[in-house]
Amino acid sequence: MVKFTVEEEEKLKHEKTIGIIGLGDMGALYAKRFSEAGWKVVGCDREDIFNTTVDKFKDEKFTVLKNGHYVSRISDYIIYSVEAANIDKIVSLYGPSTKFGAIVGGQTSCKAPEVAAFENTLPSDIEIVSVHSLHGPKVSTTGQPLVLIQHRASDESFKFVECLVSCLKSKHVYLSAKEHDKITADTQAVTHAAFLSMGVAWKSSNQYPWETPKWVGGIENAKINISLRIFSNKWHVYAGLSITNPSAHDQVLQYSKSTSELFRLMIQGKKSELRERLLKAKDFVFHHISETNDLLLDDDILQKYSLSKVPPGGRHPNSHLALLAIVDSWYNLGIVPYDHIICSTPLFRIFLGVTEYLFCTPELLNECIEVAVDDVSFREEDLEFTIAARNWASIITFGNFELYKLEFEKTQKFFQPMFSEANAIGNEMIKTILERVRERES
Ligand SMILES: NC(=O)C1=CN([C@@H]2O[C@H](COP(=O)(O)OP(=O)(O)OC[C@H]3O[C@@H](n4cnc5c(N)ncnc54)[C@H](OP(=O)(O)O)[C@@H]3O)[C@@H](O)[C@H]2O)C=CC1
Ligand SMILES: O=C(O)C(=O)Cc1ccc(O)cc1
Repeated sequence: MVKFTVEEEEKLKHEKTIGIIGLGDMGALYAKRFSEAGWKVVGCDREDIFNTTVDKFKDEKFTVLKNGHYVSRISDYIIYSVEAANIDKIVSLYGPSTKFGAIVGGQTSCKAPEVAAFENTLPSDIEIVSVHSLHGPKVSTTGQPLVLIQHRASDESFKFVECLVSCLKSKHVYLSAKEHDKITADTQAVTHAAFLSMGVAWKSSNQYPWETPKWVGGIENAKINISLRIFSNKWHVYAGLSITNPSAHDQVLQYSKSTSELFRLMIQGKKSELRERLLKAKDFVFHHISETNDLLLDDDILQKYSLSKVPPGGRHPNSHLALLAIVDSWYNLGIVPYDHIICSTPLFRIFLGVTEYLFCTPELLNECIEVAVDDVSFREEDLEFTIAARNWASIITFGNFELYKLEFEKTQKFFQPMFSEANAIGNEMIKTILERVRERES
């Protein structure tokens, strides 16, 4: 699509108003970046905290209005950046106040309910262009995937939205709502299910992994830092994107099934069956990667990102059930995760990177299979992991937001004291990994 000229863009900045409904982490990020780039931006959060919100953003270049009606009636492009579970309710509330001929979109992580809310509520003169930044609010937007969905809009309107979001310097990915939800079920929902289950397993066996000499080395650092990163965030983001996405249900269920089946083979001592099953899955997922290939990640790169206060001892071989199960479930679902890299989040790339490292380093995979069957030192954690994975799958497929919140917050509380340190180290780790991805791509 031909872009606007500099003069045309300046004219748009002069004429158009951008509205953001929901000034939480992502809404505030967008409002700041758009207004800093010279766009006229208005936004709102919940009406009952209007004064606090005005105060919070008093030094910013955008204007805080009282509620979504005030935002909707004057904005040419409105982004709903609210909790996924409430999208329908909030769009029904403010949708009828949308300015005639405006464009509306949302930032929620699952597009089926968002688009349905727009279609059910907005008059037909309103166009729909949705967005989804595939990263958290604390990650630099530059180079990260930004999904753009031209759901019900002219090319000219889509070009305007694309021109607006170009100030984020993200990598634009063009998808339909359906394609988006299918891919993100894998790159987000299942990735989160794995790390959520690790956190619950550590809590259930009452241990902080950085205090235990069993979890030493780069792969273990990645597991710990990412699990804590997820638990340091808001539960509704993870609950919303998995519960509201039907494709995520099948995938999270398969992840739990793969976990249970592999664990059963381990405790039954069925080593050759386990090996055969894993090698079949490996051939399907990693067939294009030769052992001499430059792998995305390796243990040495991640070695230094440890939360441990004592100098690390030697690496302790691990059964890596969480990593074995993801490859097994990709195989069973017929998913090649590399096809999803266009829609990948930093966490997914790390998950894929450490899994690729495990499966494509033959001595490591072999050691892992040997340990899984012959060494019982990880049995307790593997049992807790299996139970946790099944529990998350039940909660998600039953669509139980309250239970999700309860489980999430119990574990969140357990890890709370370590969050600031884990986030600082996790940020450094993610920066290193993203630099490596960029190097590899170039
Ligand atoms: N965090 C992330 O990493 C990412 C999140 N997303 C998605 O973006 C959306 C927003 O997420 P995030 O910013 O993290 O979440 P936040 O909870 O930080 O932001 C949502 C905001 O919307 C406010 N809100 C609730 N009801 C209304 C209302 N009626 N009118 C105006 N504002 C309202 C909330 O207020 P209150 O809290 O008081 O209810 C809150 O401040 C979610 O759907 C999430 O899935 C997408 C990409 C990344
Ligand atoms: O990278 C991740 O998976 C995160 O945890 C951050 C995140 C959360 C929700 C999104 O819709 C996109 C990114």
